[in-house]
Amino acid sequence: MKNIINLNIKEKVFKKTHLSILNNFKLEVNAGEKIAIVGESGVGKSSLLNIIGLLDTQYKGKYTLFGSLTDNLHESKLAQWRNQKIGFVLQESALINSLTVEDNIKLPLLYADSEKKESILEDFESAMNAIGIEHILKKKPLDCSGGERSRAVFARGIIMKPKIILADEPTASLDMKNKERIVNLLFKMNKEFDTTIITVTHDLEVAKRHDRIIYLERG
Ligand SMILES: Nc1ncnc2c1ncn2[C@@H]1O[C@H](COP(=O)(O)OP(=O)(O)OP(=O)(O)O)[C@@H](O)[C@H]1O
Repeated sequence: MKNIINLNIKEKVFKKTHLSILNNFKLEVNAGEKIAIVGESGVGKSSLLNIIGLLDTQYKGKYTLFGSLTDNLHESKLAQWRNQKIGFVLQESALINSLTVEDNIKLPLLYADSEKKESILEDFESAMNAIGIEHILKKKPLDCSGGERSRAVFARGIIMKPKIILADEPTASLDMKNKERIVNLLFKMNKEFDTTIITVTHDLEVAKRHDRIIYLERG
């Protein structure tokens, strides 16, 4: 199996508060693995996803992603990977309220090349049906329920068929039926496209369905 993530964090310190988290944390992930990250509130799960997803580069350590040491990569390369190779389903990734749900979901396509764009648009309708949001595509986010918005954030995160999906509590505000739907979709992408899945979750039933569970501890 091919290693795609090799992360070795010495520590992450928040400048303002001097709080130090993720001390001597190491993570190696192979392409196509499904990893669940669990741990008590405040332990650093979301911060870890931000580092894996190249949203945060302010930490001590070394991170090799897709075979390249990230320190050596230009910001434009990091931005390209963030947009095309990494799919974020993050709690705080707000939808833009002035755009329809459909336009929000299609935002990442703005930066895609025309071939990829075409193939994604071909599957768009069936993908939206599978996520169960075909009925809200023309609505504005504020006219949707919390669970519908969560599913729209999920749709936007996976639309580019990324190599890695980083999902932060993707099932938190969903009922049983939609929770099942989202987890099944994540795993279907993993099977069909060998997508690596990294899920932060408080739901042990969801965590157990991954290949590995990583327990983050304080310090
Ligand atoms: N920008 C920031 N500045 C200072 N401290 C921060 C910042 N972001 C997060 N923290 C702190 O870092 C710690 C880890 O936060 P993080 O959100 O990664 O935890 P978490 O494990 O994802 O928590 P939860 O399960 O509640 O979402 C917390 O103590 C939090 O208060």
